[in-house]
Amino acid sequence: MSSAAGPDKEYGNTVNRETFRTSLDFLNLESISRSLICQEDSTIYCLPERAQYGYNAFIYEADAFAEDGLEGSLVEHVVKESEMFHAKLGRFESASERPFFPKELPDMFLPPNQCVIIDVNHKMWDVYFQNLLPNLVKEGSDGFYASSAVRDANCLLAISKRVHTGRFFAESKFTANTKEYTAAIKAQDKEALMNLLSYPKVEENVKERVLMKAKKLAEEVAVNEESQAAYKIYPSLVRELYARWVIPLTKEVQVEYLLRRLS
Ligand SMILES: O=C(O)C(=O)C[C@]1(C(=O)O)C=C[C@@H](O)C=C1
Repeated sequence: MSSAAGPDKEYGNTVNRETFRTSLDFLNLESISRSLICQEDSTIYCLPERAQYGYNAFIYEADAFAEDGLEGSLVEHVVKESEMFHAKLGRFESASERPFFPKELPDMFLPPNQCVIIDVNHKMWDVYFQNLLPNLVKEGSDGFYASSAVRDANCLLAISKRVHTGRFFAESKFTANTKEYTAAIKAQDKEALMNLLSYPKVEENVKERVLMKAKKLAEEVAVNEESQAAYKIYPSLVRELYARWVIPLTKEVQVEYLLRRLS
């Protein structure tokens, strides 16, 4: 199952001169964690919304609308257009809000060029379309193209925001333990940074919490036998999504940010 060309790649891991600071940087780990728990709900709820519809391969075909002068797939179009609108509202001024298609946005809507921006959206795009979606939806088409494409865009946005919040965790951890982090950053020691910023017990709690939330949601939506079958795998899928992709990518954002923290 392919997802057409995918997001712009050149934007990832931009290194710039100064550190981009926002009020969130000065929040402590506890308040950033609370924000993460709120975001969990959007991540968990957007998935069954997409699962209502079939795979609908048509919405991922790169040249499906070429005759109408539209480049890329329907899904890409939905993401690009919504990013254009969100950019006008200033969404991408936050370091945890990364566009998938920055090249489509006028420069004036991108953050000033003096910040450390970490961006793993191109990886997230592949994870979503290659690993998650095929396990989430039924094969085949049901004709709900626009609905499916909009739900895809919602899922991408929710997961991307969660992962890029890692940048704020990293800043907070650095501030709380500047000496040790500075030594690892100066040595550009990725492994040491990864060890410093990882809390295995917290990760276990996150995985158990999302599993519980997803189980509860699955019970609530599975009203008949057919939907019970459809939602059976959903809780473990959510747990796996967090264990294999969401938490590791959140940590990758932290390491990449810290490596550039003193530049
Ligand atoms: O809670 C933190 O400290 C985070 O950085 C978030 C997070 C996560 O992605 O859930 C990532 C790394 C830690 O090992 C624990 C949890």
